[in-house]
Amino acid sequence: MSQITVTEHLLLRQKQSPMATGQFTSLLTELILSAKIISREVTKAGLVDVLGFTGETNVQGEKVRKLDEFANNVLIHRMRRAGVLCAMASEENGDIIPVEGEFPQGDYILIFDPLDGSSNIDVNVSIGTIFSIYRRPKEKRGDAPCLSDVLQKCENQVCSGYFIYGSSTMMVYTTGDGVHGFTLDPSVGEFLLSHENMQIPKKGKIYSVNEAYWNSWDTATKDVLSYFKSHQNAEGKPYSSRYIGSLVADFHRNLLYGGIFMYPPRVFENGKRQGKLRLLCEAAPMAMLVEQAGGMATDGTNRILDYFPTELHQRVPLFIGSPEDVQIVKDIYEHHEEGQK
Ligand SMILES: O=P(O)(O)OC[C@H]1O[C@](O)(COP(=O)(O)O)[C@@H](O)[C@@H]1O
Ligand SMILES: [Mg+2]
Ligand SMILES: [Mg+2]
Repeated sequence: MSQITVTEHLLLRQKQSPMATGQFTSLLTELILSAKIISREVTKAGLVDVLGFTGETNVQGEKVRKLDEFANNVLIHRMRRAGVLCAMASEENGDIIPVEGEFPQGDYILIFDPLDGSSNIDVNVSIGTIFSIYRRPKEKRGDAPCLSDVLQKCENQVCSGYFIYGSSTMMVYTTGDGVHGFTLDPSVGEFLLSHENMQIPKKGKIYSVNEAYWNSWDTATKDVLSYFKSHQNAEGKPYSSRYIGSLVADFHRNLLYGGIFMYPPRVFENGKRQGKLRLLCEAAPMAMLVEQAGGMATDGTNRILDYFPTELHQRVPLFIGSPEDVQIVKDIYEHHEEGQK
């Protein structure tokens, strides 16, 4: 295994960009420290008081778990002191989190899902932290940070990635120049390059979806599932089905093995058709990663990175993974739309 640390990797990138100020490297360095603190707590979750619920309900209407809160507090505390941010946004906080007071501000905006896969925390199944970074529009620098700084076209992300806390702790990130994976070596406390230039297979072996929602799906979505249940995968065999219930873990597996993760829209009694996953802190960062790895991410019709967010906690349907598999989904939705005209 290479001995290249993630810090060296970042510094090499900084050297390659003449305009670099070092702010970005400091931002990632602080984020990595936050993830190490979270990872330490995750690995001894049963021994310390981070299992179970806090008794609070978050802006998503979900009961907050102690580890959600711990991870959120660690990130806000550390990143506020990094001196490179003007604002943050978290899945767990209703509004944007301003960076003000005694700590210097910077030009970056950090959006994060502090703990992804919350339903798996107490049962020792892989979970993660997802992050997405934007730069503040030049003309806005110096003004008080506001929501419109955060609600940028998803394609404007300058960096995205995740940490996965599983059998090992890994960091996978992109700055728009390929996707690179690092594994935490606990004996030295360093993330070392283990997966350089990750590329997702063109066609996968696995489909990943929570089929328990079948009855709340529309006909097009049911046809998508029927397709993957009745067609051959990249090996000429039936597709296999895997669903961990942590977006980070399901995405990571498919990035390596090839396949498609789907969280289709559900149609509710009031006729409302809605996805579950959050555009800014889940879908958009994963979409930047998958495109950089040669894959695709769509809501069934639109490219996720083409979205202009209108709300901080906006939800979207998500189909993401190997390009040939995601294209199938787009074709089936398009066919249904044509049929409805
Ligand atoms: O239980 P469901 O409806 O299948 O949802 C699982 C999905 O919800 C999530 O847990 C939502 O993320 P959080 O855990 O960060 O709220 C995803 O990680 C996962 O893909
Ligand atoms: Mg999540
Ligand atoms: Mg979460």
